[in-house]
Amino acid sequence: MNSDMKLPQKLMLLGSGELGKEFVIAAGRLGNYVIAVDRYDNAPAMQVADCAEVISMLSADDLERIVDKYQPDFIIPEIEAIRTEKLLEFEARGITVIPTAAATNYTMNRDRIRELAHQELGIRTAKYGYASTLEELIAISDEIGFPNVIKPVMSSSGKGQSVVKEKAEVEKAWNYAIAGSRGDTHKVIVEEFINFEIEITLLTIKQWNAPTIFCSPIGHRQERGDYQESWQPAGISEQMTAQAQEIAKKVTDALGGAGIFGVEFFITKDEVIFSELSPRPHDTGMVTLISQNLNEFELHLRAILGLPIPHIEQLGPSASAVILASEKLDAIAYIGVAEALSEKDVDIRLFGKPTAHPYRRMGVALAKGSNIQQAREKATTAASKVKLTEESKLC
Ligand SMILES: Nc1ncnc2c1ncn2[C@@H]1O[C@H](COP(=O)(O)OP(=O)(O)OP(=O)(O)O)[C@@H](O)[C@H]1O
Ligand SMILES: NCC(=O)N[C@@H]1O[C@H](COP(=O)([O-])[O-])[C@@H](O)[C@H]1O
Ligand SMILES: [Mg+2]
Repeated sequence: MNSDMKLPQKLMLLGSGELGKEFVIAAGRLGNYVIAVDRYDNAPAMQVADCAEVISMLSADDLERIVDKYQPDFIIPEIEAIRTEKLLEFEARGITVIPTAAATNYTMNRDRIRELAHQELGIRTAKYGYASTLEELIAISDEIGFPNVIKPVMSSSGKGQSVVKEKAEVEKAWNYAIAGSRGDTHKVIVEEFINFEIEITLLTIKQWNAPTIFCSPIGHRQERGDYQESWQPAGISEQMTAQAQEIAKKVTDALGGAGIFGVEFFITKDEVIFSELSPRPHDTGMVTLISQNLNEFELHLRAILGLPIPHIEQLGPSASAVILASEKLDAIAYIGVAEALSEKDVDIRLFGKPTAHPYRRMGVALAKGSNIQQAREKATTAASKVKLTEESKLC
């Protein structure tokens, strides 16, 4: 990759949620041209991009049509559910796919990246197995033992995921996994339940012409398999951090390319256990919108464009807490924002998703504090002040 690339570049973003929106803002600040793509109109990133396209990203024909129309320099996936075979084709035609087309193919489903990490690279993961029918799931659950965690191989943000305490619950978990599975696969993964002390995301920045660098680990708390709060620094030992960095480097080297990766680990009393990774900014990494001199979106952009990252500064104890919808709404207004912002060192992002349904992530509160506990309390309190209400459509 040319280390003095001319700007602007034409970037096609596949997936236009909250993570894409902040990425588009970072890209736009350096004058780049962004085409935001998603399955529905007026998605968050579309609101700040130069152009928008609504397509099925699982359709090879739809992808072909828009790539042909815009001829982007870069294709930047923002979600997993993409017809990744098509990305291999685009890459072969000279378009740069981030981090690489093969990497998006590896990480689209949980099974391929798990095989790469565990079988090929010998990295410690939770014990696991797969099933494609209820009978197979019952058998493999018995083998892994209880409690275990059952997830569709293709899903994210905890969709279709359950913790199963005993055999009698397996059928319910199977039905839930199939209902929550994205795309056209009906395969599920069963994992040993890891009783971790803390789980972390290690944001890992892989560069074209410079060494891999890391952000300070981010601690997080999840419910229903979905992120609720995150904080940085995570407060884990230097030795555990070094172990996580070594594993993250190994996996991201095997995937290749450039960009930021959110590498997830379970930290037990004496082990660092690899869980999964996103070859793109991570939801728990939204804390970097307040906690670092360069946030994860700016880092992703710089890594993609081969721009230098001379220094990543952690700005002190910081936290994020999500603002979730509690009901179905077709047009949304927010109340309580003024109260949320009345506290020092608190900020709010509202993503502008056009509709809401229970547990949909609609915004995030960000805070700095004199210690992690205070930062978490400030972020959680601010998030709780913001409420959704039905609004007549603005336009
Ligand atoms: N084997 C496990 N043992 C204990 N907890 C687990 C296990 N697998 C998942 N979890 C819990 O569920 C959360 C979500 O799991 P995972 O990251 O695999 O799902 P996901 O749907 O890919 O989420 P995301 O897209 O938000 O990263 C984890 O962060 C963790 O809190
Ligand atoms: N854990 C992955 C993650 O956080 N992805 C983020 O959520 C959006 C989808 O939101 P939606 O389901 O509310 O449309 C994605 O587009 C991405 O920004
Ligand atoms: Mg995860």
